[in-house]
Amino acid sequence: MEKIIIKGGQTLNGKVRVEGAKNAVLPVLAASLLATKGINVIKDVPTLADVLTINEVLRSLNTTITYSPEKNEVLIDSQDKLSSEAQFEFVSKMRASILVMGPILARNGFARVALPGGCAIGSRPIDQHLKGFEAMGAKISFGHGYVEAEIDGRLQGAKIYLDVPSVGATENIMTAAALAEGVTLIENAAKEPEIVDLANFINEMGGKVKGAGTDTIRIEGVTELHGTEHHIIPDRIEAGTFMVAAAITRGDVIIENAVPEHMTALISKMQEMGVEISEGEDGLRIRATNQLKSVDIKTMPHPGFPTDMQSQMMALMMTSHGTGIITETVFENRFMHVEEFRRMNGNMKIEGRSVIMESPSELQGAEVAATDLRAAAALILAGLVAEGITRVTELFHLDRGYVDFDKKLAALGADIERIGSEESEKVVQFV
Ligand SMILES: CC(=O)N[C@H]1[C@@H](OP(=O)(O)OP(=O)(O)OC[C@H]2O[C@@H](n3ccc(=O)[nH]c3=O)[C@H](O)[C@@H]2O)O[C@H](CO)[C@@H](O)[C@@H]1O
Ligand SMILES: C=C(OP(=O)(O)O)C(=O)O
Repeated sequence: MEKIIIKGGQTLNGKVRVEGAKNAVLPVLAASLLATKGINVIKDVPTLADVLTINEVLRSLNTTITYSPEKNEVLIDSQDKLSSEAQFEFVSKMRASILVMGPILARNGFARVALPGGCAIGSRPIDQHLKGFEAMGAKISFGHGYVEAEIDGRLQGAKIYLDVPSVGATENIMTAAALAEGVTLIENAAKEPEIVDLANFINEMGGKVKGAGTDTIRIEGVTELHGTEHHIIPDRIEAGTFMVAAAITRGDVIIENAVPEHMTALISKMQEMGVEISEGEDGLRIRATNQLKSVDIKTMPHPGFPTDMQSQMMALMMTSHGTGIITETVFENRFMHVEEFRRMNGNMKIEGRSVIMESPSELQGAEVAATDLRAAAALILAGLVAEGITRVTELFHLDRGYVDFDKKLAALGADIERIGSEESEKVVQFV
């Protein structure tokens, strides 16, 4: 079984560069389907398992994809007639595959996509995506594990109020509306930086999107979109994960390519704990020398505290002092990592949607399994400071969202290695 093995106790120092954002590149690659003239060139694409998956989805829809991982670039030619079906094989691997539904529906007048179903962090329905398509005139039906949307002629602009500011629903409706007839207003829209990146991309293709980053987005439909060149924004969650890596080891790390304006909630929470954060010419510098203080955190849609940083901050809070409460309001089941932290002697208990932590915990290395993508990173972070050896398995979660996470940590001074299923553990040598 593949695993990452960490020997705790090293302080991290040096510089690390963050990649393009997973949560920006997936919607942008899906939206590239909207172009019927010319080719899209997407730059700063991270080499992630999820990127390979979305490329396969796009290929299955009759596009030509040229992926150059060494150049961090994907070329998409979507000028031929698209096929209308996104299969279960892809949607089950990666929920973001649902984001092809808006573009396919807008172009073909019909889209058939496998139902994503629940996953480890919650049930994750798509009712708000479908409500948007319906408001634009599409007829929705379900059968054999698939959802279908169909419209006679063009989608019609509409006013859509989202019951929750869903990132995916905002993105799917935005792309569908880009080729609709008339104006679409999305109210209570998600405001994440990745929404702004997608809106910029649609506009670069010739679209007319205004207000992205606020809670009302206005999309004036156009009849045709064309290929363009687009750079993906830096990954604020990868940046945040390295911020925690620096702080948890009481290190001194500069994070290059981070955008502080995308991380205000995280920066202020870490500062409240006592982490020193400063902006310099070469990046965001994170230092933690003093004792850290426990705080209360509540996850919220952007600009609130991101749910995708919840488990990493839980790892950090195991090393701070005092009582802290972490409340998860975005996903109903995103505490699967708590049991794994407990294996490492983490002192915490779940009460409803909150985890109450009495810190510091005397962390001990243990065998643990990643339960989702961010939990994978968080367990590795805890391993950096645990006494002894931590072995983390189920690494396919990690590979969905982090490029060379172990290598980047090793370059900062961590005692960490990844071993493949066929390799024998070099533990004796390693210890
Ligand atoms: C690829 C990508 O960008 N993934 C991110 C995206 O996921 P994703 O787009 O799936 O997350 P959403 O913002 O849609 O989900 C937020 C909440 O809304 C609920 N909901 C969502 C849609 C819907 O139709 N009905 C509904 O009730 C969900 O169950 C969840 O409780 O935003 C999440 C919230 O910041 C992040 O954790 C994910 O990393
Ligand atoms: C939950 C996440 O991603 P996804 O929506 O792709 O599952 C994440 O990035 O932490």
